[in-house]
Amino acid sequence: MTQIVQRKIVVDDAVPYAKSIFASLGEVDTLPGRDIQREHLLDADALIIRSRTQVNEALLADTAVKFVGSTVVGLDHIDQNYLQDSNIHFYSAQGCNANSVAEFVIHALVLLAEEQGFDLSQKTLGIIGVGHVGSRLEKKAKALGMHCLLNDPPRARQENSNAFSSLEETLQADIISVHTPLTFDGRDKTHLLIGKEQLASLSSEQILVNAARGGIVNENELKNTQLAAKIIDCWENEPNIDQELLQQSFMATPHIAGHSFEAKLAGSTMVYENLCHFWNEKIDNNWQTELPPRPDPIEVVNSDHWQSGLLEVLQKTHLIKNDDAAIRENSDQFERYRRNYPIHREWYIHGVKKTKNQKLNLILETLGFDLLPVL
Ligand SMILES: NC(=O)c1ccc[n+]([C@@H]2O[C@H](COP(=O)([O-])OP(=O)(O)OC[C@H]3O[C@@H](n4cnc5c(N)ncnc54)[C@H](O)[C@@H]3O)[C@@H](O)[C@H]2O)c1
Ligand SMILES: O=C(O)[C@H](O)[C@H](O)COP(=O)(O)O
Repeated sequence: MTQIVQRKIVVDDAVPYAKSIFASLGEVDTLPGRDIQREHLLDADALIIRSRTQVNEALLADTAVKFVGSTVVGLDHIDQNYLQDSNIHFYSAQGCNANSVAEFVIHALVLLAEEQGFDLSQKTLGIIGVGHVGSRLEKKAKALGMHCLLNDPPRARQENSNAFSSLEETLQADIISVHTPLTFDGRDKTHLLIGKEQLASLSSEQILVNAARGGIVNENELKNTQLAAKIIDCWENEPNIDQELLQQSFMATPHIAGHSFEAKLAGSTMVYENLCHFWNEKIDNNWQTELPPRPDPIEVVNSDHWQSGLLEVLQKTHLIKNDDAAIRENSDQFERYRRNYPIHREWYIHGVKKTKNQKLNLILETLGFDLLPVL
């Protein structure tokens, strides 16, 4: 008689629907990502993580793990050389949260523009790192009428394209948004890419956004740089973030730019499907019946100006200020808040009733909202 051996999968408990999604493949153990230790993995066949588990020899040596799946994008916590040398299959859900981050940046900028009284369509946006996130951000910024400067030396070389600007040129944009990975070596290393010299070249009229990783921008230098606004979602030494920078920032959020419901779900399902493929198992989507329904349609009260009308819509999808308030008074809440992050849905999930402002309607449609006829 053949004995059926139940496979064991250890999953970060911040992966939504972990038990429902992975149950068809074996026994699912969930643990906080930061607490996953080698002893939990001795008899585990697969490990599914987000960004809080350091994946390296110390974690995996002499365990049964043959598959590591990351439901997020950043790779700076993964020793990929070790995985390859140890013949452990690695998959990460590249692109899963790109739209979420692009929406976060646009939302923060629309809020800033309304509060500081400027028109985003009159501003240039410099995007450093034009991959999944950066290219989605470019598309959305163009929908608002912004002119974009793009900096991505690896792409510029590969594509032999003149669509890209140098870092120096890009740093002259009114608003600069960083979307590179955090890397420590190689020709394109990004650790401290925006350092003393680069920050010194900025004027007090400019705005800087970092929703990529702490350590790409030199925080010590940034604290001493006068800017029109700093929008920081990713920090050095998370969760023990710099209090002075936190207080200086127009928007200070606990690394949640990629935390939309759709992004988390996409990360989980992409890894699940890769694991099914790895184990040669059938994909089972029954768990999807548990998903929450579509939110009620949004009605715009004041659509006189496209930018204030847009902010009204964005605030009806999600109150980004709550993400800032969650840590502004007490940054000890950093990890707790992001682990219990309220559900917010991406723009394409929301219906918006057509407004009287044709320009606003066009922008909403280009940003991905489902424009509904007014009956
Ligand atoms: N705040 C969040 O919640 C959140 C969510 C998703 C991703 N991220 C971070 O954002 C990063 C980018 O995400 P992505 O999905 O767009 O990744 P991606 O790999 O698709 O794009 C990164 C781009 O940066 C470019 N690049 C690399 N080195 C560069 C350099 N020195 N200068 C300029 N460009 C450079 C690459 O060529 C690539 O096009 C991730 O690595 C991750 O660390 C943060
Ligand atoms: O790298 C990424 O994909 C993001 O930074 C992601 O949002 C981080 O995920 P978490 O810290 O929630 O595990």
